[in-house]
Amino acid sequence: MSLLQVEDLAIHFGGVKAVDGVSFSVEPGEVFSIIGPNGAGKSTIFNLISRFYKPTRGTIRFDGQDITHLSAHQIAPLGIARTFQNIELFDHSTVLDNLLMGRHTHRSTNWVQDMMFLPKVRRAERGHRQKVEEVIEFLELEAYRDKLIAGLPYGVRKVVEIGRALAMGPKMILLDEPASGLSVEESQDVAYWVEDMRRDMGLTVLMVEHDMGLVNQVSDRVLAVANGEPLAMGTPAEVQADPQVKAAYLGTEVDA
Ligand SMILES: Nc1ncnc2c1ncn2[C@@H]1O[C@H](COP(=O)(O)OP(=O)(O)OP(=O)(O)O)[C@@H](O)[C@H]1O
Repeated sequence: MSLLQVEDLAIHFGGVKAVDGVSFSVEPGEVFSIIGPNGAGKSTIFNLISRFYKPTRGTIRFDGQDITHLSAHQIAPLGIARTFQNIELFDHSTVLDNLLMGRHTHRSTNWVQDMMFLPKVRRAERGHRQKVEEVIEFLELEAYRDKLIAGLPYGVRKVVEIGRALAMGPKMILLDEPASGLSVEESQDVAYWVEDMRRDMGLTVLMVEHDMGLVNQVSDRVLAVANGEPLAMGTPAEVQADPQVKAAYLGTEVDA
């Protein structure tokens, strides 16, 4: 069974059809990328899946459950985590604290138990720390653990943002342009991490990305969209060979 099933998804902002008639499924353990020119509707598809936007039409099913009408805070505990195109971290907190905040979806204690620091709270806290330390090791963030986000280079902040999503322990991670603004070397690191997320963590990855080198390297399948509508779906090579995709990218580099 597919982990994510999106059917006939649409959202219209006044007269703008930001997304219209988009359907696709993502299989467990798959790396699935959405590509398209600027303003094609890619981030809007992410905002619909992560429930920041309400669709005008269509359904979204995750892990066998209809999530179309759930709120954003209800879907994180189901196992969907995301990153944002414009990094959304707490600038005046440390890397460690930002990653621990990613664990909040797993809180099973209440504030009275927290105040009394009961054994259940201590156990939960230890579990959260352990998960966060695993993420720090996985993303090689040891040197930055106690540093404030505000003082970190852009590339490191992007990695911390991925870390915050991973700390949630999701089944599926949504990466919104993980390579934007990164150097070639840093983008290559992202490619390795995406491959490791799938292999070592068993994660399913849904990615929006302009960097076709990264898309080609890590994606099993690609969906190309333009003007909110689906153009083609298939392997990276199939999609790039599609005449409609070529036309939509006229003047834009598709071949990496
Ligand atoms: N909240 C909103 N209100 C009105 N229009 C919106 C809103 N969000 C997105 N749009 C419009 O929907 C269209 C798709 O935007 P979207 O940001 O999803 O494109 P994108 O493919 O992610 O582009 P980029 O690659 O530049 O990030 C654009 O025309 C945009 O102006």
